[in-house]
Amino acid sequence: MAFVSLWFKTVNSMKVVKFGGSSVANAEQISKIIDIVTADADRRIVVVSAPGKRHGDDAKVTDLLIALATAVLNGENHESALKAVVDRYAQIQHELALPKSVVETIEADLRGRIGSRGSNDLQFMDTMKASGEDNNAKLIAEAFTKKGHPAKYINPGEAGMLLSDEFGNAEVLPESFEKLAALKGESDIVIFPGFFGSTKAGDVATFPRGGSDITGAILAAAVKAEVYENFTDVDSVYAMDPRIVPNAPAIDLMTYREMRELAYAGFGVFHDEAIIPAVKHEIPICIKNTNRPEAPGTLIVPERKYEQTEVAGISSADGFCAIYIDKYMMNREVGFGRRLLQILEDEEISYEHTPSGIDNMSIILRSEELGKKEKTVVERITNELAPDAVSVEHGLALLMVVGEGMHYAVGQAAKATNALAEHGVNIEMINQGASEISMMFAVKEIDRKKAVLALGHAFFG
Ligand SMILES: Nc1ncnc2c1ncn2[C@@H]1O[C@H](COP(=O)(O)OP(=O)(O)O)[C@@H](O)[C@H]1O
Ligand SMILES: N[C@@H](CC(=O)OP(=O)(O)O)C(=O)O
Repeated sequence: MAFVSLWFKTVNSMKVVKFGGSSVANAEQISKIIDIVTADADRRIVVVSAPGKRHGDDAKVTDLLIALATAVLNGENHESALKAVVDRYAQIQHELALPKSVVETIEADLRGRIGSRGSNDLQFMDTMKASGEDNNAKLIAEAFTKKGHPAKYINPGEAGMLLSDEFGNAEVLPESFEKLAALKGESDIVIFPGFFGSTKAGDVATFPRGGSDITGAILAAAVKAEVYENFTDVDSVYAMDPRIVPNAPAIDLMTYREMRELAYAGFGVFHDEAIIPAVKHEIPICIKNTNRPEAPGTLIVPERKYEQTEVAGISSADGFCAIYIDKYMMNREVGFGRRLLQILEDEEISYEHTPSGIDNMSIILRSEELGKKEKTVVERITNELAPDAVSVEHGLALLMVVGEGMHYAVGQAAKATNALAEHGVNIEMINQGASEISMMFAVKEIDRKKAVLALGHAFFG
């Protein structure tokens, strides 16, 4: 524990706390977050998501807003889609006994956003999506104040959360951090909506989906918080997705890079891009459960002690494809790889991995990245690189075995491949070595869960 407390050396005693959609999905959950925040005087800055799912087959408000915006963009009658959003807030308002005007204001806000739609559809979509967090933050600030805990809603754009104008996929601009540091001076509890900010031109822009985690990390870095507490609906980060492996071991302590690799390839519990602001300012991150705040959670820190060959977690994600290119004597053709990747750059396609051999090279990418450009890419590879064969395989899943101890990996790959073979999983591709701390396997999507269970059994027993 001495090592853990090292990372809690107090810069200033301020904690940034983020509550995900499941933690603010209804009045009961919002009451819990008020108790959690007010139980610790250091919890001064509170980032909230839009109301999430109340049960398994419920809809997230963000998805209801996307449906609403889509109806508007398609010129369809959007009244029932608008009602579905307003009703979610109305139920919360009613159960928290807040004034009815709260809901009227939200409905007026939504109609105002629809009415002021401009010519850029992506920007309109972001304005609508952002309203989920924005209206919830206003409602939650009222709920805190009503319970006797003065709280102040802060508008991200006005506070200096400046983002790039990549709508739906924005990134924070560096000057934001200095501006947002002023939040330290607020005397009331700050309620800050997650997921969006403002472009330099003053337009609303959102981070990628799940981006409220990113907002929290940026604020924690800006105010140099003692810790960034991220409250969700599980006690900790588990070594494998608990929906696949219900008895997966909990991870008490992990490093930033372990979390980033695992989050990037399937650990939906924390956004991979939320690690970066924390890394730069060495802010420890603690993942905790709103429904069991007394549980210690998972602490994510710059470094940790680890055993050789120790694996922290195994993540997996569907939705990948591979482009295979064969060309005899490829190894002697100077510039082949550059020309291949240039084709992807020209077509604005980002890729994940490029395992290669003497006479072949493959590119692994998300199927949605390739999308409708597949035909063009294959034609260009055929015409410009004159390969012996080029083919695309869809329906792949990636598995990542991640751990700081992986660079003592002698035997680790064999352990993994044996486990997969024993469970009848065919490995489509292996990539080991590019990252010191991970091993990647591509398998068919239908084998993904079986593969996670097989690897989990091999590495965790
Ligand atoms: N390795 C993992 N450890 C814990 N939870 C995980 C993991 N992988 C996926 N999850 C899922 O992430 C969920 C929490 O993330 P999310 O739904 O985004 O929550 P929030 O509503 O708090 O934003 C959990 O309920 C769990 O099903
Ligand atoms: N509400 C947004 C942003 C977000 O971070 O949500 P959550 O905390 O529920 O993952 C989304 O659904 O993408």
